[in-house]
Amino acid sequence: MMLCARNLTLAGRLDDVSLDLSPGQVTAICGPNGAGKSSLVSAMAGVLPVSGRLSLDGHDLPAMPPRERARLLGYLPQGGEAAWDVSVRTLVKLGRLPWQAAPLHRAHADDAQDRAAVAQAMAAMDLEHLAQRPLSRLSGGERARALLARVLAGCPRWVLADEPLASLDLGHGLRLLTALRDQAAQGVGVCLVLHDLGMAMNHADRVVVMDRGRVVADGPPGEALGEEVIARVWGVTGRWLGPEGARALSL
Ligand SMILES: Nc1ncnc2c1ncn2[C@@H]1O[C@H](COP(=O)(O)OP(=O)(O)OP(=O)(O)O)[C@@H](O)[C@H]1O
Repeated sequence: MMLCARNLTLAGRLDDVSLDLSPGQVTAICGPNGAGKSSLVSAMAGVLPVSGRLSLDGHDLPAMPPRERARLLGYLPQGGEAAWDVSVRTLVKLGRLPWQAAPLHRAHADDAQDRAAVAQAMAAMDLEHLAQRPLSRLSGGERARALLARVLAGCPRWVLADEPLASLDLGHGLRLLTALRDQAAQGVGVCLVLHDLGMAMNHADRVVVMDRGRVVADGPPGEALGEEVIARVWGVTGRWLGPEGARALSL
């Protein structure tokens, strides 16, 4: 299920961005502050109206019924907030809404598939011990994990996440990337905004570098995050040290 963006444009934010994203891969979107990363991901999620075309497997995304789109695309916005102070388990269950039958058929709503998806998402994000905890009594990183678990519980074909690592500690950050890599291995398309260039270098299959609303580099991490790209786009002189898969940027 290819996710294709054509000529996405929004004044001051996106400048004619075209991108074909393949499922079964982790694509990282990197770039300095204000480069247009969030704008691009929220446009692809159908949340930010822009000009241009967006399609999923050749089907026009904006024309798709909202429930169908919600089943296919899971989106985690930057610094996401939950609207209500519910428990972690209730929040994660909300991720199943696009799959639940109309109210008349509620008897089928909480079926085995829903329960399995919720349990799997909670385990992937290490949330079982917090299942009954209200969101208002979680740390920032715990809340971020719960919000991502809600997205995963929906079993979308595409996961679009804007800075999912922002408030996670090292262990939970790696766990999240591992969970998303597992999803990609099962054929899910994963597209993440990442500020940590080391994480993008070591864990993404493809990196798209944005600057001033445009795509300025795109390819395997070793190429798209080459030292001269980092110097040009971030204005920082750095050297990649260490073996492939465990590289660190020395500044
Ligand atoms: N709601 C908005 N209205 C108008 N302009 C906006 C809005 N949000 C962001 N912008 C502008 O659009 C450009 C791209 O912003 P965007 O949030 O997409 O960048 P980003 O790469 O995600 O940045 P960051 O790393 O800081 O999160 C920036 O110049 C920003 O000032």
